[in-house]
Amino acid sequence: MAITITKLAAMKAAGEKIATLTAYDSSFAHLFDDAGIDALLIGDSLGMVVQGHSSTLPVNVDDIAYHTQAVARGCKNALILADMPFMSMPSLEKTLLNAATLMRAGANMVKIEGGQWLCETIQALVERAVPVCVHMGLTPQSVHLFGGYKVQGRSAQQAADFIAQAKAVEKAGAQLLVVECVPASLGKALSEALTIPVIGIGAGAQTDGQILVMHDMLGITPGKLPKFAKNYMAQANSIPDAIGQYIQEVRQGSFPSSEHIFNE
Ligand SMILES: Nc1nc(=O)c2c([nH]1)NC[C@@H]1CN(c3ccc(C(=O)N[C@@H](CCC(=O)O)C(=O)O)cc3)CN21
Ligand SMILES: CC(C)C(=O)C(=O)O
Ligand SMILES: [Mg+2]
Repeated sequence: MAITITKLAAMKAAGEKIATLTAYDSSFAHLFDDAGIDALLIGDSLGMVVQGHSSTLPVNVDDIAYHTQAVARGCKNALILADMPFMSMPSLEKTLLNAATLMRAGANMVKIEGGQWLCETIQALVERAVPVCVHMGLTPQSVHLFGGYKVQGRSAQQAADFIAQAKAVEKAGAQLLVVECVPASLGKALSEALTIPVIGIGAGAQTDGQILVMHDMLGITPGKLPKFAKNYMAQANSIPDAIGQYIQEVRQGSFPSSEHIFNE
């Protein structure tokens, strides 16, 4: 049965972990979907793992729309999320038109990087029937502002600030939160503070679900993997086997284990 945002909220309420991955093409989307993945994200990480850039900044809306169409064709059940890429929200009007492009390409929800400042945007999107996921913590489009891909929310003050901002975006109408590269304690606190599901990547084991970049999970990312990623091909003898193990470990709560977690 097709997975909806209502189903993800019910999974959180029932204490069932949500297993998600990125996907960029139809063949992998089909494999992930068959394995029972809950949601697939057409991430702007495609700029790095598909296009070969060293950041996500070169990705544009048409790139995400193209890959969203491909993923949607391969996918029967998973909820499809599409990233709004760098500078796709320069004004409210352009934000709405860009979100419409991604929804028409097959997305069920758009993901936007930021915090409290997004509240007006979230409200405008939701009023026009575009479901919104907010991405907080290490937001890769801000890599030049942060001075690198660094763990965020390490101080008590930053952690409290993230929680306040997350509550504000939930109140504005966001229905899902992705939190990236924060101490495990903050991932847990965010999941407890919010009613909407919180999907973590490098945010510890106590979020409502997990996401990984598919290339990291399959061990085909060039160079060093981020600390939070796990290569499931190291213990599998086929790609479907690796996908199945990832989903099973997320559902059981055994991924991420301590070596894939940041502490304060
Ligand atoms: N292959 C891939 N995987 C990802 O998870 C990913 C992308 N690409 N591209 C877009 C962003 C960039 N991301 C990244 C990239 C590097 C680190 C990283 O190296 N982090 C350090 C933490 C350093 C610290 O302790 O502050 C690490 O050791 O993992 C984290 C997130 C996450 N996203
Ligand atoms: C890493 C995930 C959350 C993402 O935003 C992406 O793949 O672009
Ligand atoms: Mg992204």
